[in-house]
Amino acid sequence: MTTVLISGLGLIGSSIARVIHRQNPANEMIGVDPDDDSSQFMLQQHIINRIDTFNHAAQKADVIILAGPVSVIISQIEELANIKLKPNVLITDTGSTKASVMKAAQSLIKKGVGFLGGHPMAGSHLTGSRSGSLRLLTQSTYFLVNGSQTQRQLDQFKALMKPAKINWTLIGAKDHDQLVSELSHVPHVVATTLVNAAAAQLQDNPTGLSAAAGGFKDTTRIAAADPTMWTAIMLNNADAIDEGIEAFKTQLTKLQTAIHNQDEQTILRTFQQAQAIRESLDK
Ligand SMILES: NC(=O)C1=CN([C@@H]2O[C@H](COP(=O)(O)OP(=O)(O)OC[C@H]3O[C@@H](n4cnc5c(N)ncnc54)[C@H](O)[C@@H]3O)[C@@H](O)[C@H]2O)C=CC1
Ligand SMILES: O=C(O)C(=O)Cc1ccc(O)cc1
Repeated sequence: MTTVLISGLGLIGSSIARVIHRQNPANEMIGVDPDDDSSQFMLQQHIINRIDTFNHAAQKADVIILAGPVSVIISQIEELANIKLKPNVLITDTGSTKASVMKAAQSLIKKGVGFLGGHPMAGSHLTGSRSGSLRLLTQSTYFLVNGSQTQRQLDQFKALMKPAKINWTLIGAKDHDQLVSELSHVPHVVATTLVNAAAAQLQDNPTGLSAAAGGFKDTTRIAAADPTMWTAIMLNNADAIDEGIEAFKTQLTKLQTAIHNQDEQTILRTFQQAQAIRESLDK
């Protein structure tokens, strides 16, 4: 039996809690979350055994999973560096950025505490424990960044997550942040900007956004995600996102110029290239 502390019982933390509870219902699950609704729901579902304060629960845990916004993960790592923890405790996180988390984790690593960076590449724009599920992370890619974890602690975490049949992928923090900037963070900026730009352009149009078909909704679904979580992501991966936005602007300007110049060949080639790439993702 393992005592697991999950700090942040939102979409991701609650889904991980469901997986670990499924792996062994005898695991002692302690939850920490200022959102009472998310905590109470997990208690009612009998997935979490009890709710506690972060400081108190941290001292009892064998495994600590930090699943709040990245800004909260970083401040909780700093807090953990000043708490008397169990000697073999493993601390891991689910944050969408890794370089700043791993930098903060140096305080734990220097003290010989086992820390493993983590980031599940599954989720949605929804928040809170009611939106989580046992299957949310099933067969997804889950990035791991080596910290100070022992092989035994790594095996322990993978064993706890076994019901999710995860595709574990080891990566360096910088490579991770560049990759997810392109795959997730810049797309979030683009979807958000598209929504705000369309709303501004159509503000005096009586029909406006209400006429939007599937294309607009599919392209912008992620803009409905939690602003607090995404602000923390932007602040913690600013350089890679900045670079990604520049590259996006270059491509956007090329297409804008082709449209402006009635350059049919370039427009067609641009769409053909994207079509082939996008179709290959679903094969
Ligand atoms: N939404 C997604 O699809 C994915 C999110 N992530 C990352 O996982 C983390 C959690 O994201 P979600 O579960 O989606 O967000 P969420 O908003 O559903 O859950 C975050 C939870 O953290 C709680 N929280 C805030 N301050 C706290 C504190 N001081 N102590 C304990 N809990 C606190 C909130 O009340 C909330 O319940 C974030 O770092 C995010 O970047 C990673 C992969 C996918
Ligand atoms: O909503 C979606 O489809 C997502 O892509 C969710 C998501 C959000 C943040 C991450 O770090 C990883 C995945």
